[in-house]
Amino acid sequence: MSSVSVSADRMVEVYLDLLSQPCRAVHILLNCTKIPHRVRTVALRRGENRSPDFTKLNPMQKVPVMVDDGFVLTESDAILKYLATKYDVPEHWYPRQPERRARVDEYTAWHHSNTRPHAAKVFITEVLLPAQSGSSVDEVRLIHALSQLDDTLDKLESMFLRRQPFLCGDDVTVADLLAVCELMQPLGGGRDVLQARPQLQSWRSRVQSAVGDAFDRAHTVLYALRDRRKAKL
Ligand SMILES: N[C@@H](CCC(=O)N[C@@H](CS)C(=O)NCC(=O)O)C(=O)O
Repeated sequence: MSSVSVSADRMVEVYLDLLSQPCRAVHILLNCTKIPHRVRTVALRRGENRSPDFTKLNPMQKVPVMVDDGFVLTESDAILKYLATKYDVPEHWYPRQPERRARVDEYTAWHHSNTRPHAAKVFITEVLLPAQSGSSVDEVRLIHALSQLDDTLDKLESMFLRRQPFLCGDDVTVADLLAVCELMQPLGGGRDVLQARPQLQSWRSRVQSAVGDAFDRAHTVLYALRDRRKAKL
């Protein structure tokens, strides 16, 4: 595990691999809200998440993990909401008003069995499994994954973005971060899953503008993967 320091005495520590979608969501929130933090990189491709030290921190052996003054927290959803509640960040990230907050919770509950697995499956099928096994892409599995993702994209458009610019209302929230990072993941294999989706593309641009350069900073590793793969073709 390596560390990247950001000056401050007491700061939040986050254990991340930026090739991981939920890690990027946490990274973006920390950077665009300027919460003092230190990133400790856990390279999943080198199995650092299975090291004894990391396993002590998170027996699930998954990233992200956050440590704040001895308080250890796993699960990106919980981490994002904790950070937005504990630190002095603009209220729109995780509104206090009960109905507005419930809208964020509504999306994030849905996210973990829809956007997350369906976008991840496209990346796993097209990039991860072929890289690990050395075999070519399983086209049948890919077509199935793309069709499941299509259904999720339809619902994002027709339900969450039906009458509003962001998933949970008029301003960006932690829900948009979780969603956008998942939907960016297949780009690692050169696939923009929003290519034929102008409504979702506009939403992605709004999220990108709302978070500024924190977006590209979090996605640098993914862009590099895409470019390396393109260069090999
Ligand atoms: N529900 C968790 C998912 C965490 C997760 O699956 N992390 C993956 C990377 S995206 C991981 O650490 N995988 C390592 C492994 O399973 O060996 C969250 O949102 O934080």
